[in-house]
Formats: sequence, structure tokens, C-alpha cells
Amino acid sequence: MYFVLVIVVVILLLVRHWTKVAQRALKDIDGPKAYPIIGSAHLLLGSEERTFSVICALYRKYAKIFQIKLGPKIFLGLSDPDLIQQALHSPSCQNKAFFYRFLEVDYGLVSSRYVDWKVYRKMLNPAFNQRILISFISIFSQAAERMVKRMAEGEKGGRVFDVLHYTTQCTMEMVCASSLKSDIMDDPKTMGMCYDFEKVITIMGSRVFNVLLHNDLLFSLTPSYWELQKLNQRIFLKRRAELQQQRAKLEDPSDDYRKPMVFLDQLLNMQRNNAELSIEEIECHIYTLLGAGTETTASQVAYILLLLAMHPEVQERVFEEIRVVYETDAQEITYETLTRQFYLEQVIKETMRLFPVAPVIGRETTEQMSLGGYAVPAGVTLLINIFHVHRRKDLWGDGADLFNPDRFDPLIYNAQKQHPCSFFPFGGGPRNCIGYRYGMFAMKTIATQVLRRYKLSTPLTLNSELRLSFAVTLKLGVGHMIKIEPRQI
Ligand code: HEM
Repeated sequence: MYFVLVIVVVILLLVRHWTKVAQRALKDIDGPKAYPIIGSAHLLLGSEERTFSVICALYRKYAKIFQIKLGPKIFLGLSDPDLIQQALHSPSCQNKAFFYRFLEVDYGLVSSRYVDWKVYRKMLNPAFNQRILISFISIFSQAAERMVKRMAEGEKGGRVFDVLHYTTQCTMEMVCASSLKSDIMDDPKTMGMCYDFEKVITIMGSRVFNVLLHNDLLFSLTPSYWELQKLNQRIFLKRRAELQQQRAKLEDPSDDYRKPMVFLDQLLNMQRNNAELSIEEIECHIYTLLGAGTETTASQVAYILLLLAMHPEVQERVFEEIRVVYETDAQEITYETLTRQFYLEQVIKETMRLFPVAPVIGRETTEQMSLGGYAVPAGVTLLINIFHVHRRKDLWGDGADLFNPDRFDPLIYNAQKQHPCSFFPFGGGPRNCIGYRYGMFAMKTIATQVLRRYKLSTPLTLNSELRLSFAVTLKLGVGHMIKIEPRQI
């Protein structure tokens, strides 16, 4: 007991010493007043919506960089594109911020340490090559078609409903089908799993800005911890059994070489130092893809549909483009048709500018680095607010808060001339989103299938109190409420 106490005291003294050293190094960086022990944690108390608006207000107040102390942790908020670019590319801060650890998949690309990540990313990059992605488009199209049918059955009364409910199941099917090739079509249990994933992500998100919950011991005393354990058991153990079955099937000598190269098959074929990946590593990668690919794409496409419902004139232009590209109602969605939908792509980009579903990303310095003239010590968490940068008036003009897809008209917008960190919904630097092209194809396919069948409307406007908040992804308190009315090409 005495020994444990000594260790705890030593750790506390070391943390205190490090905090003092870091504070001295960062003393010239402005930020809100910090009190002993809690720092500025009191500012972030309250609802998730309040926390999100306080954080955004801090980014607005301090133009380039600010520091905020939450308990013993020091965060640097970056809102200047030059500083962000430097941070995203510097080898001194390629480790993810400590809160990614709450995602609890150590080997997965999203949260793994830089040294491990380099090996995995090199191995996984080919899994997202153009040829493989093109082969997934029929999976996307079928899942979107099923979603549209479910909407027809579920929304007969012409009521206003949250479209995220439908897009979540749809993207879960897409990512499951392209990751595992398991037969999940119209399986009611899939929906249960979607909700489980959503809950896991919400619990993880609630830890990020709650200083008390950063400590694993304190977190393990909360009901959320026990709920997380139960959910993990439900999702992970069940999936492990399925993966093992899948693996057994793949070892069948009668295996068909024409099977599409879903992620699981590819992982099973990968070698590192002439050895296969362990089943735990494979699980982590698959869960990472499910976690990183479903919720992001589902909620991004829900924002796209909501914004189209809010802007009938934009919706008509997207529909007109669909009529030109697809001659009949039944014409298949293919890589060729999707790449001809230029205006839809502008709409998607503009939605991702206004409502980037990964609004804040984080890195941790692993050694001292120079950032904007400041010597930032190791162990500092850098918080990059994509949401804020995407709405900066100096970058996007006075109408930065307005929805204007023409902004991305290739005649006006030249990505080469823009600052690379003025628009970066898929992150930036080496640890950018590996699934960005997958996500773009999936979103285009879903939006096309929905608009081919329905006219969308909504009682919401961009001026409504949308109650935005941050729980890993960008949440909309009022829901993505739309109404559908059947139509034909
Ligand atoms: C609209 C859809 C999507 C958005 C907005 C999005 C956004 C992002 C962002 C911002 C990051 C960087 C995170 C960071 O810097 O910490 C990221 C990373 C990642 N995303 Fe996506 N993503 C989307 C879809 C997908 C899909 C469909 C997949 C997989 C099927 C995927 C897999 C990943 C993975 C594995 C990483 C970690 C990459 C690494 O560190 O090497 N994402 N995503």
C-alpha cells in the first residue's frame, strides 16, 4: 500500500514538473485563464452543445493559436492554415492526440502509434486503389437502393423524419459488405449493431472534453464504462466469431478466385516480415474501417440531403444533372456515371465545408518542435478545428456561413491555388483519410439514388437553431429532419 502511494506521489510530482516546464515554454501563447488543478476545465462544463460553442468561440477569439489547460493537460488550438499544415506534416507530431486512445483499437490506423502506423498504412494503401473501389460501386448502389425502398415503406404518411436513421443502416451495409462480404442484406440485427456502434462512439466522444473521464480509473467507475464493456462484448466478440468463420471459409480449397477483393480477404493475404497478420490485428483493422467509415459517411450524407432539402433550387440542379446522366429510372449507377455528376460533387464539397463530420482532429507532439515561432515541448496536444477553418471569413468571404455549391465550380475554385489547409474535410498530411475516395463514391451513390426517387423538403433552415455538438463526429441536435415526395426521372 505504502509502495503504491509512493508511486502515485512520484507520478503526480513528475506530471506537475512537466506541466510547469511546458507552461514556461508556452507562456507567450495567449489563452483563457487557467486555475490551479482544473486549468480552464470549468469553461467546458455543461451540455455537449455548450461545449462545442465555447470551443468555437475560443477559436474565433484567438486568431492563430491559443492554449488551454484542462487539468494537467495542455492543448494548443490551431486555426491558422499555415500552422495547421506545419502540424499535419511535421514528423514531430504524427502521433494522434491521447483521446484517440478512447477508440480502443490499438492496431487500427486511426489511433495507432506513428511507428506502427507507418507499417500498416503502407500495407493498407493498395486496399483502397481505384480498381478495387470501382468494384465496390455495385455494392454501394444496391445498399442505397435498399435504403430508398425502406424509406418508401417507412415514410408513407409524408411525415418529417431524421434521414440519418436510414443513412446509418445504409453505410453500415456498404462498409460491412465491402469489408467482410458477409450477407447482411436486410438483416434486422444489422440495425442493432449500428445503434451499438453509435453508442460506443458517443461514449468515446463524451470523454474527450471531460477532464474527469480522461483518467481510466475514474472512467471505470462510471455507468458509461460498463455500458462500453457490454457493447464491446456484443460487437467485438460476435464479430470475432464471424471473422473466424469467414477465415475458415477462405481457406476452403474450392474458394472462388473471382470473389471481389473485400478488405478482409486482402488483410488475410497480407504479410509482414514474411508472416501473416495476427487475427487480433486483422480484427482491429476491420473494426477501424467499420468505425471510421460508417458513421462519418452516414452523417455526411445526411447533411447533404438536409442541405438539398433546405435549398430547392440547388436540388433541382442536381436532379437536372441526374436526368442528363441517367436516361432511365433503372439505369445502373457506375463509375462512369458518377464521374459525370460534377455539380453533385460541388454540392458534396460545399456540404463538407459547412458541416465537416470530423470537425476537430488532434495530434500529440513527440519531441520539441517549432510552431509559428514558439518552441512547443513534447507531450502537448494540438487541436485542429476543421469546422472553424472552413467558416473563416478571411478564407471564404463574407458569405462563409452560406450554402453556395458554385464556390466549388472548377471555373472559380482552383484547388491548386487555395491553401491546402483552407479546405480539408478528410484531414491532411500523411495521416489523412485513407477512405476519402471510397467515401466520395458512397456519398454520390446514396444522394443519386435518393434524388432519383424523391423530392426533398424540410422545415429547417440554415438560420434555425441547429444545436451543433461534437461527439467524435459533428452532431445535429435537431436531427437531419426531411420530408420526401416520390418523383420520377
Ligand atoms: C464522408 C466520409 C469521411 C470523412 C469526412 C472522413 C474523415 C476523416 C478524417 C478527417 C480523418 C483524419 C483523422 C485525423 O487526422 O485524426 C480520417 C481518417 C481515417 N479515415 Fe476517414 N472519413 C470518411 C470516410 C471514411 C471511410 C469510408 C473509411 C473506410 C472505409 C475511412 C477510414 C479512415 C481511416 C482508416 C482513417 C485513419 C487514416 C490514418 O491515420 O492513416 N474514412 N477520416
